[in-house]
Amino acid sequence: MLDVAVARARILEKISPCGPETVSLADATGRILVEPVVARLSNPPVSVSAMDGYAARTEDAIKGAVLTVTGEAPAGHPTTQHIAPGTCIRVFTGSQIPAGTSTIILQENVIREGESISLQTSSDEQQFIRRQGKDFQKGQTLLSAGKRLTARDIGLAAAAGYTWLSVAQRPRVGILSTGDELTLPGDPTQPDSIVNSAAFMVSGLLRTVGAEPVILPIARDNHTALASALAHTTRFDLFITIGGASVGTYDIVQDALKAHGLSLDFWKIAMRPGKPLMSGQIQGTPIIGLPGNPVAAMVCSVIFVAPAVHALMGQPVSADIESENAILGADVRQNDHRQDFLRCTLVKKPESDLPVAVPFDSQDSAQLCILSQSDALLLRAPGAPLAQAGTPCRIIRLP
Ligand SMILES: Nc1nc2c(c(=O)[nH]1)N[C@H]1C(S)=C(S)[C@@H](COP(=O)(O)OP(=O)(O)OC[C@H]3O[C@@H](n4cnc5c(N)ncnc54)[C@H](O)[C@@H]3O)O[C@H]1N2
Ligand code: MOO
Repeated sequence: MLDVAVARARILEKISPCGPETVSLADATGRILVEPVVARLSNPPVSVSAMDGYAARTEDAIKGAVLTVTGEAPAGHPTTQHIAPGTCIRVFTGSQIPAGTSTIILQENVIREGESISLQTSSDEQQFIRRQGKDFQKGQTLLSAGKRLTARDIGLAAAAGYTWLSVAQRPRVGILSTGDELTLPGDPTQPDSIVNSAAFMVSGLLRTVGAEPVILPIARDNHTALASALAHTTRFDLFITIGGASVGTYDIVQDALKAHGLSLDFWKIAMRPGKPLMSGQIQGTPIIGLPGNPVAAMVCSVIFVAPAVHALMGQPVSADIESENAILGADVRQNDHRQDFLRCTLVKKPESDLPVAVPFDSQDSAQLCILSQSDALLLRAPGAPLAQAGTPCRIIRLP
């Protein structure tokens, strides 16, 4: 059985990025930027007033002074007038400041009578002036390639003069569930029916990491059904099967994939849950065969499928699993030869910065309730000795 990091490396090394596409700003949130955003405009484009008030010369803006209002410059309607000594120009938040302005007098700090204002306080040099380019300058790199775009980034790109952005294509991922006992959520059930929870869970994870999942019709446990389902594999950037990966008489997915041209890279990993995971390619399309137990399918998706999607979007991914420090919240026994991913909750204790990871007593890979309640996977390396509560451990937070 293969080591987890070796298996990850072997999956990742076979993946080529899908390439870029151009999307409108409105569709770009959550996407991976492929080309940097370099400001095409400065922000603000010109120096503007930050308040409603009067543009003036600082030397005139003295408490007790009376200034003549010589004009008005609303936002979007700049004036060509200069500020002459003893005068001011009415401005508003966002107004381009008139030539000669060195301070903005706040509206609340004056008494206006007709075309003159008397100042109740003095104003400081440059007060309430937003200088041209204070936020960013034309030509400045604002967002780097590889960044996952937030709504805030979209606002920044819009202000910088962009309408379209070059982003990584969303990998299209086909999900084929197999099994005579499976039904779709909402379909009529037999007494022994199992609802296809795994496909929807894996699909949800795929969406979270930026892929476009396609849930295919369930394939029954026979070669004819599987053969017709597998006809679609190469339409996808990644093809996932769920179930039929183990050694039972009806676990025929691998045979069906081979009959369809699968070049098998590996089958079986030294991990729990997830042992029967399989990986290969059909005509260049990467195939990952997930175990049917839904918790195993999800854990394998977090460990192998999500990184594969990142790689398809051109993001750097390490073969080693990214984990973080935590404190063990219960004694755990010595591990055997398989890497364990124990479902656990994380508890915050006031005396420590690190979360305390408390594994569930039951680690059955069919228990969706426990999976749903879990915050993280507690890592136990192959052969790890007995570990006591209070000692350091490593965890992976669940998405
Ligand atoms: N003799 C052995 N038996 C098993 C072994 C083994 O090494 N020797 N491995 C066990 C492990 S580990 C796992 S995991 C499972 C995986 O088996 P398969 O991938 O062949 O999955 P199935 O047999 O098709 O199903 C297992 C289980 O999961 C349910 N299932 C399947 N698909 C779904 C789905 N889409 N949504 C929800 N539930 C699903 C299915 O009804 C079964 O109950 O094999 C062990 N056995
Ligand atoms: O992958 Mo299995 O879930 O180890 O039982």
